[in-house]
Amino acid sequence: MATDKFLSCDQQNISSAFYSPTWLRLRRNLTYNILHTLRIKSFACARKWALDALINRLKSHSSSYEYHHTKIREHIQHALYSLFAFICFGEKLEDKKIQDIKDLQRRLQLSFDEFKVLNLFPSLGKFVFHKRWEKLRQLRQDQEKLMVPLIKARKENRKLEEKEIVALCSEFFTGGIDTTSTTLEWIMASLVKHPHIQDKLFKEIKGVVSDGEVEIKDGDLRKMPYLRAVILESLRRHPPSHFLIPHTVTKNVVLGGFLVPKNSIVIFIVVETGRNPNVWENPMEFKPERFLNNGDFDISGTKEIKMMPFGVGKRMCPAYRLAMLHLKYFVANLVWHFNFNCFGEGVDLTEKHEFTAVMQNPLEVQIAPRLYVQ
Ligand code: HEM
Repeated sequence: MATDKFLSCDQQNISSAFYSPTWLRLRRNLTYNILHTLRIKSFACARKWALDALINRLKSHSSSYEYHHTKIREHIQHALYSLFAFICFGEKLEDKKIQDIKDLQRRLQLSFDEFKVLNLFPSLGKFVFHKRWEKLRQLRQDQEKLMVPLIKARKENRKLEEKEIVALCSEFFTGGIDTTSTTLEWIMASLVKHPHIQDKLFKEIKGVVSDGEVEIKDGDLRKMPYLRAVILESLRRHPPSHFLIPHTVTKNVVLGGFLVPKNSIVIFIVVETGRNPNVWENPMEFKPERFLNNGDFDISGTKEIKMMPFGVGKRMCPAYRLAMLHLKYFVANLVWHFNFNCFGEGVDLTEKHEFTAVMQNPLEVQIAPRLYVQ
């Protein structure tokens, strides 16, 4: 599919129920600006804080040299909520506050399907689907109650209205956490299912990092092509979003001989693109090596579109670089600190659709600390 077909599309998402098209355009620019600043600031200390919390939680499930088992989804999610709360509010929040934010965001995200209809006819939908509109409004009020005090504490440096900042924070929590934590769980599942790949990754890390190092930082991550290949292969094989946000065609487009009329809604199927046997050899096989012989694989789809876990074109995920950094950081540090093994009957790759496409049976692992780190 040619990229220009993407360029003639625009997105429709739940925020349209709240905001005018002008504000939505502004919000996109704001998100870009904030993400640009984030990349520059890098938030290394936020990442380290979240990683420490994750490692401590996992350590409590593994004593010195013995194996213990745990489901890792809960721990990964907690770490990512800690990281994003730090990014949004600029401080290390206590566990209870992080749990409150998580509970609220989960309630919101798991109700998204119910709210989609409001977006189809924004002004009429509020009356016709009054109860759903009230539920959505209540959730936003709960968000404001929880986040405004945190924002007030930081407000002196910012020029936006508090309610606008709540919307942006919500955008970050909603867009950034489930996608990243689900991807992390799938990556760890593949590393547990294929111990030789975990070993190869560990060897790569060991070749770059000195023994006894407690944290692998950005500079080192850039020297690990196999790590990047593992992450890309997981995003191809298990993209957390199976579909893009619905797009609207802004002009008549002929695609494969069919006319897609202006204003029709188009759903792009991400998962099929990455598993297309005409493009990928043995697509269901987990084989990071396919990304090693590929030069610097272009995930943004600028030159060609072979997969699109972050979307493609002008509406692609504005945070894909930040997301790749988070994924590399957590995977490398986890594998550096612990050996992850299969627990019970093996890794079940069945998918289930929640807000993202998660593992139907959460990954349960045996973990043991590696000897290289104290
Ligand atoms: C593995 C991690 C991630 C994946 C796979 C992912 C994937 C996506 C996809 C597929 C879209 C829709 C693109 C389209 O419809 O064309 C999207 C949009 C978006 N993502 Fe991400 N994302 C990830 C991480 C993040 C993070 C960390 C943030 C924020 C910090 C974020 C913020 C957003 C926002 C704000 C949008 C909506 C953009 C718009 O309205 O145009 N995402 N993402």
